[in-house]
Amino acid sequence: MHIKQERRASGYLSGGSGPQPHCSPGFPYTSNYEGCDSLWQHVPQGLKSPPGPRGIPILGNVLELRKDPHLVLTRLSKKYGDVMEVRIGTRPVLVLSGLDTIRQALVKQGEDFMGRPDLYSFQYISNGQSPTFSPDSGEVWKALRKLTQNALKTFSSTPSPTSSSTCLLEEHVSKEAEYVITKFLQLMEEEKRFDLTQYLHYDHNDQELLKVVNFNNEFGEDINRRFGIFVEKIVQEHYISFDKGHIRDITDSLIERCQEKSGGEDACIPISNEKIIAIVHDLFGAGFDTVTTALSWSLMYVALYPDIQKKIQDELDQHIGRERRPRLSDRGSLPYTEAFILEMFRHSSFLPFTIPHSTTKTTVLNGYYIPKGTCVFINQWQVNHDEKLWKDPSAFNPERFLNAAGTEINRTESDKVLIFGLGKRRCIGESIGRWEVFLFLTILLQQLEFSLRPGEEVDITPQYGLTMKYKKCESFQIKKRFPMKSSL
Ligand code: HEM
Repeated sequence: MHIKQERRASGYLSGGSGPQPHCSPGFPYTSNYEGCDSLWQHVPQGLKSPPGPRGIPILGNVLELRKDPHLVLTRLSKKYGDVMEVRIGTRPVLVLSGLDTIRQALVKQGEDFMGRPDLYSFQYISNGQSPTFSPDSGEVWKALRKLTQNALKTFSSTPSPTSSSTCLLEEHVSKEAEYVITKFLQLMEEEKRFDLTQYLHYDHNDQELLKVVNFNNEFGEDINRRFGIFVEKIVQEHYISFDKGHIRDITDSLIERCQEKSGGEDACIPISNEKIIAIVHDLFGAGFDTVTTALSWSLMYVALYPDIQKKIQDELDQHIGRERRPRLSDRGSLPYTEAFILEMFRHSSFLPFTIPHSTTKTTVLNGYYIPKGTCVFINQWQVNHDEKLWKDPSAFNPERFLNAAGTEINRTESDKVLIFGLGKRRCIGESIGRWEVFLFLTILLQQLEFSLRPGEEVDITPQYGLTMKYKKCESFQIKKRFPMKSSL
């Protein structure tokens, strides 16, 4: 097997990502580019404008950022520093690197940096109603975020009424993982090899969803319209069949929260049907592709590194055995598996940037003057590959997260991995996302051994998309680890 890896463009910055952000009329400032535009802006005495590469008129730095923007911006940050400015078209964009600087901005000065820019492509998402992408970061947005967080909490803590699973989340993921195992085995029987990413999606019976998923690398008007129609239908169906005593999923738990007219802390916000649709749209969009991508990277890494796969399986055999399925409650006793998942997040950095932020007021960061309304990119990839933070960052090495005895996660190290963002806009599905990846992966690895067909070249170059994926790979093979009972 040969591994090939080149770096490719992804995300909001690359040329092909649908409509480009445009410069909103009356954008409040034009920036100081090593002196070239300094006449446009008054920077208070004692402060500086962020440095950055000189762009060409109209296009700014777009040409150099078309390919591998996360790598180009990482390289530029070595020259210009953690706070730098580039131009995408005529729009100045602040690019933040370095964990300390990013923590300073998103956590310590969190209120200043929690806005979302008014980007052209964002207006198509949920007709501009999306709490994630709309420029509003005021009281209504805060209330919606809280409401959504509570609904997610309900989903991951409500006991499952119909099965032995500890909660709805465990029930959903376990069912899904069992389906995937059966599908993988069937494909292996028929084809002797397969492309696993196609089968990692949720609810396989839903053809409409699958149609959407197949288009999901696009970020244009059409995909958002179609996705919107799909989500609207799901929400309507949930309203019709809603039963307060039988919460089935996140959509039900959102409806429940909104119907709580008295007492509850979210009770005073009037929530329209349209808003619920927008929230569900956000959750689907943000939660679906991310977890699937995390799983496909995990399975690629275990197939590429059989020794690492074996260590995870030894740990599973030792702590869980083969008589029962892994459960969420096992997570604390599987440190090597946990270290592997952290290393998968760090090494792949499949979300190289967070969703773009913007400043809610004029502020100062590391001595640089940042006007209100500045668009901000957070380079998560740079943090996860920073030589100042990591020994040999390009090596895939789960052990870097373990203590010397290999029995515990070193929290100082794990806290350095940046994949869910930080501060006021930090991913609200982080816990659910981590739990889902853990449970899905352990259920799969308990029963199956993954490998790649010998002699075939595997290209793990991240491909363009909102999340970075490797190229289609049809070389996956699996083997049952032991004869399985019909139900574990
Ligand atoms: C491995 C899985 C996941 C990863 C790596 C991930 C990562 C991220 C990142 C980087 C952001 C942007 C943070 C920022 O702008 O600073 C984000 C936002 C968000 N994520 Fe996730 N996410 C994951 C799973 C999920 C899941 C499962 C859900 C829902 C159930 C979810 C819901 C959201 C929402 C609603 C936002 C927008 C938050 C806001 O704007 O206030 N995510 N996520």
